[in-house]
Amino acid sequence: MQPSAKVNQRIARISAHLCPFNLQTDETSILRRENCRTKGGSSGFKVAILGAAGGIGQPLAMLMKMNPLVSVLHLYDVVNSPGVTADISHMDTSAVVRGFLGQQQLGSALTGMDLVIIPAGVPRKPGMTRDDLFNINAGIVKTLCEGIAKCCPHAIVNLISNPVNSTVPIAAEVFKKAGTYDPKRLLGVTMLDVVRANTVVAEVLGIDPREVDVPVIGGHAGITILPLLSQVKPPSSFTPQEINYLTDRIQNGGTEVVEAKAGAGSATLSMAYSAAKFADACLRGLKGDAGIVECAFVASEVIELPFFASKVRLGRTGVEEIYPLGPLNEYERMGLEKAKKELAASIAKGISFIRK
Ligand SMILES: NC(=O)c1ccc[n+]([C@@H]2O[C@H](COP(=O)([O-])OP(=O)(O)OC[C@H]3O[C@@H](n4cnc5c(N)ncnc54)[C@H](O)[C@@H]3O)[C@@H](O)[C@H]2O)c1
Ligand SMILES: O=C(O)C[C@H](O)C(=O)O
Repeated sequence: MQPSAKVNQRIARISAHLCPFNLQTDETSILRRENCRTKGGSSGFKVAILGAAGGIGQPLAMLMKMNPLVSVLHLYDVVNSPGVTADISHMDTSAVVRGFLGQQQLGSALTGMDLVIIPAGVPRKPGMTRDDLFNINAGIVKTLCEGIAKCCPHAIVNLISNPVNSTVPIAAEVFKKAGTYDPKRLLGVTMLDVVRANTVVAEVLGIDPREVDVPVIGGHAGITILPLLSQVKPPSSFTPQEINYLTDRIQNGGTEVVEAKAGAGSATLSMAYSAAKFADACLRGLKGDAGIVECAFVASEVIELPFFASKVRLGRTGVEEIYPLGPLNEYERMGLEKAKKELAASIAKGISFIRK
């Protein structure tokens, strides 16, 4: 007996759904699911992850697929994105997942996105600084940002690729060159420093890390990472030994993981967690939620450097307010002076990579 036309249609739809990487076949299924969601009233945001098949990219893709604010999730990489996409697409959460492989698909990956998260690039090995990654990652970030300027110039960009102190200025220069630069929409992700700081401070205080909030300012490399322990919430005091111990753990948390992984990369899982937390804050800001405040490395006038990490308020247009640093103690003022020199050099290196 021949199956009816209706059964054939259902089989075609199911086959399309089983093939999430094939854009042609999958288009109907995706449109149908997007329409469904529109009818249900929750449209959600479109998010792309560039470098989605990497150590950070994969768990980050999983966490973003679990975020109810995400309606469409684009996973782009130069390798292995079909497998990651097929895998993630089986999760029974509402975001529609599409995969994109190789530079010829970068434009399709980016078109229409509200938020682009970039963990693409090489990670450190023991003995390397983040700046040692500049030669490879600067070019990767440049290419990806050129794509963003062309295909989704109004998207919020969360930049994770190291060295963040230089890659954010690179991105800004690419956007300026393209005439699309909006400093409110470009954010270097320093959330992992805050996450680490909350964890180690909670350990010392003997309380739940979820109750702790440590502002971390400056940048994202060694001495440029400046935890403001005098502004910890809940208000707490630390001995000089505790301050030295905590500052060292927070500034060298990345190196601690690189050494423990012994050549197999740097922080991926705690970074994916931090990136997902930060992206969620950006999406809640875009949605119009009030009082969303996080630390990020942004174009700033809080000190004399053109970029600086500090507390920012996130809203419908991205960074809507940058908070002043607040009162610093003598230890923190000295730390800031030391950090400024390195930060200035890293920022200048990023800018001249594009202006050269
Ligand atoms: N901001 C932070 O706090 C923080 C924390 C941890 C790691 N990082 C940085 O994040 C980056 C990624 O780390 P990882 O552990 O995921 O590395 P990884 O090597 O595991 O993954 C990187 C991914 O990027 C992809 N990639 C390379 N070139 C690309 C291109 N041109 N376009 C798209 N994708 C490309 C690779 O194929 C790979 O899948 C590194 O630079 C690392 O230093 C930053
Ligand atoms: O340390 C690294 O190289 C990766 C990342 O910047 C981190 O802080 O873990």
